[in-house]
Formats: sequence, C-alpha cells, structure tokens
Amino acid sequence: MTKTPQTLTIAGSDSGGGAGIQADLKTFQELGVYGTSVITAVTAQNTTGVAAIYPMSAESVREQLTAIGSDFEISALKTGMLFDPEIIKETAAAIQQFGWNKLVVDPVMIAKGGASLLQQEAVEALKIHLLPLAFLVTPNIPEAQALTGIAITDSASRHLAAQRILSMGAESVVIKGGHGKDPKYAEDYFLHSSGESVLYRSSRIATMQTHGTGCTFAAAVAAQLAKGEELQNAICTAKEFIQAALRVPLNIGSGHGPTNHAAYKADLAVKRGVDSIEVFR
Ligand SMILES: Nc1ncnc2c1ncn2[C@@H]1O[C@H](COP(=O)(O)OP(=O)(O)O)[C@@H](O)[C@H]1O
Ligand SMILES: Cc1ncc(COP(=O)(O)OP(=O)(O)O)c(N)n1
Repeated sequence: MTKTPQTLTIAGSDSGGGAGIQADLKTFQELGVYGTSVITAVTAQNTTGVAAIYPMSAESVREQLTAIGSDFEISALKTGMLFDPEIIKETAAAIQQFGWNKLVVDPVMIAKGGASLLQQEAVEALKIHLLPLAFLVTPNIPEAQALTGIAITDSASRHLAAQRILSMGAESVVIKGGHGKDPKYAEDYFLHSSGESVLYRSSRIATMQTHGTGCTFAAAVAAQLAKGEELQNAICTAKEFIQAALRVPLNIGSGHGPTNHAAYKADLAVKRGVDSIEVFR
C-alpha cells in the first residue's frame, strides 16, 4: 500500500488564515500530501496587518519538533517565520538530528504591512545555521537584498545575489519576483549550485489579494518534492499553483486579502490554459 507523503511546516500562525502555518497546511492539503506543523510564533493578524506577535519559547519549538521527528516520516519540509536566533538554532538542530532532507527555506522577514517577522540579529543565525541545510531557499527581492547586501535592479544583479546566497551553503535558490517592477510579468529566477539557471515567468496579475503568496509558493514546492517531483518541475508547479490562487480572488477582508488555495485543484485558471507559465532555461 502506498503511503500519503508526509510534509512539515515550521512557521508562524496567521490568525487571518492567509499566510504562515494556515496557508501552508491548506496548500499541502490541496496538493495531496499530509501536513504536520511546528508553530514558532502566534501572530494577531488580518488582511490589514499584524497587530501583535507572541513568539513561542525555544523549548516549546524543540518539543514540537521532537514530537514530529519521533513519529512521522517527513519527505520534505519548509520553514517560514522563525522570528529569533534560538528558534532558528532549534530548527537546524532538529533537521540534522532527524535527517530531514528536501528542506525549502522561505526566509520570511517582513510582512506586507511592514511588521518585522524576523529579529535583525536572527538574519545572521539564518545564514549560519539554516541556509547550509537548504535544498532550496526562496527569498523575495527585499529578502534577497537583505541576505546579500546587493541591490537587485536588473537581471545581472539578481544573478549576483543568487550566487551570493548559494555561497552561504544552500544547494539552490529561487529569487521570487512578486516585488519586481515589471507591470507585465512576475518572474522567479532559479539558480542551482551546478550553475544551471531557469527563469519562470507568468503574467503579473493586478490584484490586492496577495497575502501569503510567498508562504504558499514555498509550501507548494515542498509538497511536490514530497511527492517525488524533480526540483525544477516542483518550482514550475508551485508557480502554476500561485498563479491560479491569484487569478481567482476570494475577496476576503478589507486589506491585502488571502489567495485562493482551492483554485489550482479546482482547475479554475492555469490548468485551463488561460494563463500558462513560461520557462526559460
Ligand atoms: N501580482 C502577481 N502576479 C503574478 N504572480 C505573482 C504576483 N505577486 C506575486 N506573484 C508570485 O507569487 C510568488 C511569491 O512571490 P512574492 O510575492 O515575491 O513573495 P513574498 O510573498 O514572499 O513577498 C512568486 O511565484 C511570484 O512570482
Ligand atoms: C505568520 C506569518 N508568516 C509569514 C508571513 C509573510 O508571508 P508572505 O507569504 O511573505 O506574505 P505577505 O506578508 O507578503 O503577504 C506572514 N504575514 N505571517
């Protein structure tokens, strides 16, 4: 009997349900994998912003990680909001202790409304302890700039930033383009330590319903990896998933609303050929 692939998200809770643990578990469910979770922080958050952050203690994070590691067979995992250096260290230690592979690190730093989801002193901890364990790192443009100190203004500086992130020990990186300036396209740039690069391009959707795009994208990659999909194809599926989720809005809340996690499976946009992803190798 084939078992459902088991996945893990290590991230913060978003009470509004659009990002964080909630987005990840919805994505896992939609893509047909079993989702487990370790909560690093509880945020009081809705579509208009983050009102408060309550980080979990390092001990409680360790206990959650141990509960998962001692019982589940995790085929792929992702990290999101890790908040402080202690939580990062516990996370890295558990990944090594339990031999978890196929780690997707979403280096979450700042929420759309401007709230800081990672302490300044945790950026170094992320680089030292977590990036060397990553199969894939998925920064958005501001996060890639913060990790590298390189201003991303064009494709050459984007490539340089990607190289710099790989030099921190990650096996591969995709710099997501949601924050890019191109009004026509949203481009995600992938670079592997072998030197292979891929550009994933979709049409840019004009919408306010973008809360949690990064979490959802990384969770979709992890889900596909757990099912055995090859990395570059998993990224393409994740891009299709987010394109569908943005294309068919839910119109929930008065601010940056959540994306529609059910749209991909419901075959509502991309899979009808309405909006396909272009891949440039
Ligand atoms: N308006 C948009 N139209 C199409 N794709 C988008 C849009 N905004 C973000 N994306 C896609 O969503 C994913 C997450 O990107 P991004 O928004 O940069 O991440 P984050 O949420 O971490 O800031 C990427 O695949 C990106 O290309
Ligand atoms: C609890 C929590 N985790 C992560 C985020 C940021 O998610 P992201 O996907 O980067 O989406 P936006 O903040 O850009 O909408 C969050 N807000 N809360």
